[in-house]
Amino acid sequence: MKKIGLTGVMGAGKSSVIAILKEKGITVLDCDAINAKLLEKGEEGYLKLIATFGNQLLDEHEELDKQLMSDLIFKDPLHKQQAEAILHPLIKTKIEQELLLHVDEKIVVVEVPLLFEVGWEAFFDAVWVVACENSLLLERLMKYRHISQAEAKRRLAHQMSQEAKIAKADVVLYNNSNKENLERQICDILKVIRR
Ligand SMILES: CC(C)(COP(=O)(O)OP(=O)(O)OC[C@H]1O[C@@H](n2cnc3c(N)ncnc32)[C@H](O)[C@@H]1O)[C@@H](O)C(=O)NCCC(=O)NCCS
Ligand SMILES: Nc1ncnc2c1ncn2[C@@H]1O[C@H](COP(=O)(O)OP(=O)(O)OP(=O)(O)O)[C@@H](O)[C@H]1O
Repeated sequence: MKKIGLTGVMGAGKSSVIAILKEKGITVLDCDAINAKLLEKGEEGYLKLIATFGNQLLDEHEELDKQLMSDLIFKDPLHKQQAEAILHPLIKTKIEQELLLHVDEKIVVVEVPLLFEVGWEAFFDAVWVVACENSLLLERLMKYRHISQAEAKRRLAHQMSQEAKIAKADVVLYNNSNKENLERQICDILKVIRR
């Protein structure tokens, strides 16, 4: 099994690449989804976060409030570091467990939005970066995510730049055109891997 790490900044097109990979029958694991599961009431991530940060992150149903957690971690670098130190090892263990279920498959792709930021390069056989022109990225974030340009820039500032990610990539998928163009690039790289 070849383990491919798929990354790229918010809005670059990871979901679009994943949709194409899934159409081709390739298994894709999703770190944000794994994290979301860990944050559910009573789960390991939830319990550890509450032990560190107390009840300030909970809503009236004692569920973890994502907005409160975003405010906590994105406004204070120390809190971000503490939350990541709790969640990242848990996410990695879950990925390792899920990968074991797919060892017979030729390729498994793992979507890790913060792959370089958390230093998971060595875990993968190759890292693919999805990228698009910065002006197009802001346009898409404003249009489809309904956030202002200032908010998009603020969120992107918490991630490594596209230029830095491209420099570290084994493969770059450029999402500056349409789905057909992206699919062609994916087919080309899959051909090389399957050879
Ligand atoms: C902040 C939280 C509660 C927001 O949850 P929400 O459901 O609104 O968003 P979701 O988890 O789908 O993340 C959306 C995007 O936010 C960005 N993001 C998430 N966590 C971080 C982080 N620690 N640093 C920078 N960007 C981040 C990523 O681009 C991610 O794809 C959640 O993302 C979280 O618990 N983050 C900390 C864990 C983490 O680092 N996850 C990323 C694993 S690679
Ligand atoms: N080639 C394209 N042409 C037009 N719109 C696109 C294209 N690729 C992606 N988009 C749109 O841009 C937005 C961001 O794309 P996508 O959701 O694939 O990014 P992402 O990297 O998964 O983002 P996130 O990390 O925030 O989940 C989506 O609303 C998507 O429909």
